[in-house]
Amino acid sequence: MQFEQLAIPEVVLIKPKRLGDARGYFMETYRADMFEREIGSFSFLQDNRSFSAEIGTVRGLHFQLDPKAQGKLVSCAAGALLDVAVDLRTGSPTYGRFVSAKLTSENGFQLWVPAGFAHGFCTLQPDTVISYKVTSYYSQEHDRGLLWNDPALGIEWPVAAEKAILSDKDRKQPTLDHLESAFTYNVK
Ligand SMILES: Cc1cn([C@H]2C[C@H](O)[C@@H](COP(=O)(O)OP(=O)(O)O[C@H]3O[C@H](C)C(=O)[C@H](O)[C@H]3O)O2)c(=O)[nH]c1=O
Repeated sequence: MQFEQLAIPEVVLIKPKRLGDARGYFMETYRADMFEREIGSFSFLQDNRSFSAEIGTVRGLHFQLDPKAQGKLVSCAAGALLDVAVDLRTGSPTYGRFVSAKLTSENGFQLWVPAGFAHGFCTLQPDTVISYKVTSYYSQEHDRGLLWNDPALGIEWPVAAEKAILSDKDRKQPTLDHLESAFTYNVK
């Protein structure tokens, strides 16, 4: 299992080892010892799965406020998606910047998105299933969002705004300049 820090080093791309044989393949997709060594000690309280039927479905950008902020370990169980994380930690040298990774059921790659980041994705194939573990329970009261295609973020989504499939909620999320300060950056 390889752990690769992205341009925002707290966001980590995890590449499980694929062991192939005549039947197909086997992957260890999570090892607490390796995760703790490479990223830190977290307990995952909830597993989520969502199915998106169409290419160009965008879910996000979402986050939960403290004390229900969530770290997310994201993978693609079917199809393919572009996964995106945006740094929302006030005082961070990368505040407002994003990193992204292509997660597919074929590559088995995972993205670790820490608390303090907004998370979202766009499907790249029909019938895409995203599967993710989170470190805090869902709390509608603490659920917040950021407008997926806020020009200030500069995210080059693989779908045009007029073709994207979004929830009504996500069409109306605030832009970064209208976002209340949600998280603070703790210098290590
Ligand atoms: C997230 C969540 C939602 N729900 C309920 C609330 C709604 O009745 C329904 C759909 O929720 P929502 O439209 O917020 O689902 P997504 O648009 O897929 O939201 C997710 O998308 C992005 C990618 C994320 O990172 C978050 O985990 C999450 O916000 O499921 C629950 O019951 N539990 C939950 O943990």
